[in-house]
Amino acid sequence: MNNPVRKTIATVCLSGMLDDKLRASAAAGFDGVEIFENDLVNSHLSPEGIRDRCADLGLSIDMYQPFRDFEALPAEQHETNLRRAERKFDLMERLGTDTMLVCSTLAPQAIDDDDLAAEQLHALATRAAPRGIRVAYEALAWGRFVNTWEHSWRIVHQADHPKLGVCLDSFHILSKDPRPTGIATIDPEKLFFLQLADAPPPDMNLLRLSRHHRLFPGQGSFDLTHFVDQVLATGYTGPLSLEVFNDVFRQSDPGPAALDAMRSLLSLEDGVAAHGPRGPYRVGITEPTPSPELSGWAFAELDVDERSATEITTTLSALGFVHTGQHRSKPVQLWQHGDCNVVLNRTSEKTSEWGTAELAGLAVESRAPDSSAQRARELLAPRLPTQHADTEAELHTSATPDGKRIHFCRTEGDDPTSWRTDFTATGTPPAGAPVLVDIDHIAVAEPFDHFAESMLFYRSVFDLRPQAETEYAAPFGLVRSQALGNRSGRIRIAMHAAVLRRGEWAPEVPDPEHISFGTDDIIGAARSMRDSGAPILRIPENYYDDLDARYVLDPELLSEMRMLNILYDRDDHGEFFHFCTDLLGSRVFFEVVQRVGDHRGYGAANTPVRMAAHRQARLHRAT
Ligand SMILES: O=C(O)c1ccc(O)c(O)c1
Ligand SMILES: [Mg+2]
Repeated sequence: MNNPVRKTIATVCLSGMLDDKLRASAAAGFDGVEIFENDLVNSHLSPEGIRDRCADLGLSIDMYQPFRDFEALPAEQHETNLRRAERKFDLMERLGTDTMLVCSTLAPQAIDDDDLAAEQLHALATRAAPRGIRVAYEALAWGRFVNTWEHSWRIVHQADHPKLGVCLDSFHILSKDPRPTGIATIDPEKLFFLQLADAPPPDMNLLRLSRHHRLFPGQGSFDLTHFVDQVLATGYTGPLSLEVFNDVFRQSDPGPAALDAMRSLLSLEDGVAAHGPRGPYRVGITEPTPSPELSGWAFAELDVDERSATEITTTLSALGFVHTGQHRSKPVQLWQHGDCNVVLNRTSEKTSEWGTAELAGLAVESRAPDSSAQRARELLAPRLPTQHADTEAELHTSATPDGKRIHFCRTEGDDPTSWRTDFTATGTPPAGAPVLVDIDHIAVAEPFDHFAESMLFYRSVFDLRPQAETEYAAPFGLVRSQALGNRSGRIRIAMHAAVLRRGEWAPEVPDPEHISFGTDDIIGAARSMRDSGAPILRIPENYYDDLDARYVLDPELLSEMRMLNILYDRDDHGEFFHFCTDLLGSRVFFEVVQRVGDHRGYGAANTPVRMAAHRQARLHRAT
């Protein structure tokens, strides 16, 4: 069995003082760190102190970085550079680290001369060698002359010194070429270090993208699975090291940020194991428990207070739901319509102006709930203690990064471990075909700072694939939306968050979240629900005039949609019809949707009008 691949993180990824970063890295389970120069310079700990601190925490120091503007400079500048390097080698000896990162030059005096670059790097490696230090040369995507990994490789090859190799950084490589070839043929003896970062699509200036918007693997647009497979296929045995410069992470509590980082590496290894290996690798990669097939939503759980409970149960009744169960030991109700299950939980003590109503739990059907829960734990989902009486089902419950409960269930008629057995029957669903079929999707709002983290969490724990990402201009700022779904399409999550941190002008209420129920007859559903008194959200006339301009719709259908407040979207795969309830309590609403054909969207194009309508309804009610 090969040794497991080491996982390391650059201190620049995390917020705080050096000690905060080291503690967070160790607590998240990293094996080592890259020490970023500024973190050391700013620290009151001596290099020996840092070395001891890392040793106490069980962290190795895998690299010191970055050493800049070294190669291809005029002779007198080269002498000064060698002196500067010697001082850094002294420091590295005190730190106890053996690898120095040199990034390709940006110096204005530098000369476009590969022979000179190779010669000077050879001189540097010659000085490093007696101290047992290696030099890893990295091509920055915006390097003055050397800005591709192939170019850095040619120079290293030409310099031909055993203590000189390359550092590959996925950002610099994949931001220029999404599927680089040739990496798998690199001599692993010369591949000294591997830095990993993801990023949004590289359609802006690369320096700016790199310094502000890098992401942890799995949070952006790069195919890091393929990339890491290529690198490991060379026989590389060094660490997988995260180097992520990100404005949000730099301000975030380093504890959770380091866990997010570790989850990204575990999930990346999972992907490599599942899609590769084209190996053979010379290191072992972690393989989390595979995700059992998730066959749908078991239920959605809302935390409610007395006030919102009344509003929500009235609405559920009008949507054709029946209160079918009462929990045996807790103030928890089950409401059902077709295969849609909504659980209302009155145990929370939160209060708010409009009455508390929060999407607090997502319950998924798993073929093997204990394997799903095991996978969630391996991917560092915090486990929530569940309080249940001895006779009640033990739910396999984890938590999302923002504290929602996740339950893995296996609901089968007479399964004694089913969550349903915890409810005593209080009613039966009406006979006949239900209007609502199942939960189509659940839409979660993420705080701006946690979008990437939550997206990776859902993606990895539920083994979902990212779908469309869109941005739209809503009344109180731009909103980004990202949908995720599993292979069968039975589990769909639509996430949304502000594109920028919200200003003070925006309403205080956080963005609402919703549960979306699927129907095969949107018109019939809207009509019967309206007639039962459901609080259907009123959509402005202007919207329908605009729809009429954008699409050639059957006039009769359009007029029904107008009358019933049904929203509409369309793509190459089919159509999407939906209507919403008013906001219920502080921040949730229900939605009913019909997909026609193979439409895969979520009505994102209509979100601004929906948000404005919700705002309007609130203003109207407040007066
Ligand atoms: O942006 C930079 O300066 C920088 C420094 C060191 C790196 O390893 C890197 O990828 C970028
Ligand atoms: Mg780098």
